[in-house]
Amino acid sequence: MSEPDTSPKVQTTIETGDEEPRDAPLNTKETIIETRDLDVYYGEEQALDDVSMEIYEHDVTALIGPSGCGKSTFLRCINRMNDLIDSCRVEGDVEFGGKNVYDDDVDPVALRRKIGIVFQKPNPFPKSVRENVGYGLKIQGYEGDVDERVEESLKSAALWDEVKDQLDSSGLDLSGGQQQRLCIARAIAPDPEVILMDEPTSALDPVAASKIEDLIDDLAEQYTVIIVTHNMQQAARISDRTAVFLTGGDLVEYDETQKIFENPEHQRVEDYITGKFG
Ligand SMILES: Nc1ncnc2c1ncn2[C@@H]1O[C@H](COP(=O)(O)OP(=O)(O)OP(=O)(O)O)[C@@H](O)[C@H]1O
Repeated sequence: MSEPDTSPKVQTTIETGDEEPRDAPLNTKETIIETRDLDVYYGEEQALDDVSMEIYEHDVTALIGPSGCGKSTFLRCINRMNDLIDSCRVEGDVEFGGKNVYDDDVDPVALRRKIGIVFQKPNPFPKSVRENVGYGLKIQGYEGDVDERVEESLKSAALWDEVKDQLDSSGLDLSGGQQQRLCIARAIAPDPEVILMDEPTSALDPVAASKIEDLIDDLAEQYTVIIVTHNMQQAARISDRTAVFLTGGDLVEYDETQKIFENPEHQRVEDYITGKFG
């Protein structure tokens, strides 16, 4: 696997029409998450094999690879969502801000406020728009003004203008794309540092998906975004770095997105990207 290179920030455009490079040069970014020798098993089956990788603050990092190669497993290790799967066993380190998230003194619920997650299928609670965003804050005993935070979160999720007059209507009455942005607002509300996204646009129509892509670009100004996607054009359009996992839970290559898509080091990665398999 290659180390992140120190060349000046390059534009991450690959046949996408995206014309604006991100502001910060990649080589000035700090590590926010680091995995070391990460192995994950479900019972006897190994899903991730010795994955060591650094994720950088304010990057959009795309995880790509064929079905079953361990992308979602990797994502779920970062905020310990895998704790909820009985057969799952994690070995190795996952550091967030220099602290192993699997240490005994880490509270996974508090961790998930700092590292939020958005799933493939929008999953709002059967509650009002306002409660979808504010409910978690109330549970955690948020001391600020909940309504203000709800508004800020909905604005950050590019949903406020569409829902500001229906805050007390059910979140389930929104369109699929709006529901997904509502889930993003819910993840934003506790003021996370990282947002994990597991194929967040694959259940949406192209217009709704495109809105989420634009939003991800904006979110990276404030947060670090790690996204699993099956859509290679999407990875190319929206990410700064791309990690390619292949069969057996192997992280085969991880580099700046442009390098991965234009000049990968590994033949297997090139074959995957050019559609020869997967
Ligand atoms: N809850 C689970 N219980 C048992 N095995 C699981 C579980 N979740 C995933 N696995 C297995 O772990 C391996 C990696 O799965 P994972 O979902 O992480 O891959 P993926 O790359 O995200 O796949 P996809 O692109 O299809 O979503 C697969 O072999 C899968 O069958």
